[in-house]
Amino acid sequence: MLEARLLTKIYGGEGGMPPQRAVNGFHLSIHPGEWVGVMGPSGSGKTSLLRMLGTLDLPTSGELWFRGRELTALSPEERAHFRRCHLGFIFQDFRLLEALTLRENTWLPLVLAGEDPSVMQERSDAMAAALGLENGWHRYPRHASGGEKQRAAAIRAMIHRPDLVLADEPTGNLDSKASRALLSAMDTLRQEYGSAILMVTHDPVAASRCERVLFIRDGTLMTEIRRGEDRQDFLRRILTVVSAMGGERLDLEGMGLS
Ligand SMILES: Nc1ncnc2c1ncn2[C@@H]1O[C@H](COP(=O)(O)OP(=O)(O)OP(=O)(O)O)[C@@H](O)[C@H]1O
Repeated sequence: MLEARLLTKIYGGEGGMPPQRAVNGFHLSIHPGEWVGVMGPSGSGKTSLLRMLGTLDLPTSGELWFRGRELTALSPEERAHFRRCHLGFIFQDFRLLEALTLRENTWLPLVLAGEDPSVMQERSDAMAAALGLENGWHRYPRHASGGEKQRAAAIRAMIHRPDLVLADEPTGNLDSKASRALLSAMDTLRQEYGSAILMVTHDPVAASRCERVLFIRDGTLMTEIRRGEDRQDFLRRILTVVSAMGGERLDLEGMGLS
């Protein structure tokens, strides 16, 4: 469905600043309904990769294709239209509009698609109930907790049933119960509507929900591991790669693993 070919992002290089090669010749194919995790130490290029896959940033070189269409050849307006129709984003910093309540914020993709208001309300209320968001639902972002805002941002990313959800640390502001609820909601969307998910995460437990996890370092794919039948075994293998790559402090006790 989405294919990245030799995707490279180099920042800077002007005014005597040394160029920073954040992503280096990345190849990746994402299939419909697939759940892919991306892990790697801080500064390894995860967000840069996600932003290019989401057409928010153009690569310095390389190509991005979606169902036979070259996204890297589109105009900024065409890319924006593509994003609205096919993608959903969950950012670390929520990006909610302050003038709207959490509930109203989640309607935006459907407003842009010209959807009927009753569909918006029905869908968003059902998703809020699934994520335990009834309490904060009518608050404005400035009066909501980080976890409430994160859940609203996730509903907004998924409400239009996009082909691909790009999520940057979607569970970063949530406790373990809310994390599980959000990951389950993402899984439901994936299974019911065939949406694929690409999720950047530092959390090995969240990563173990994925079908495969890519490990990146210095902008390069180091290794990829796939989930088999046994999720605990997958989690153990993720932990082994994370500790072998270094750069992460693992709170094994907090994960209930020691
Ligand atoms: N807009 C930018 N301008 C210049 N350098 C940048 C920019 N964005 C990222 N970088 C640099 O590119 C490298 C990769 O950054 P990126 O944010 O993609 O990594 P990351 O793996 O997502 O990190 P983290 O886990 O800390 O969010 C880093 O060295 C970072 O400083």
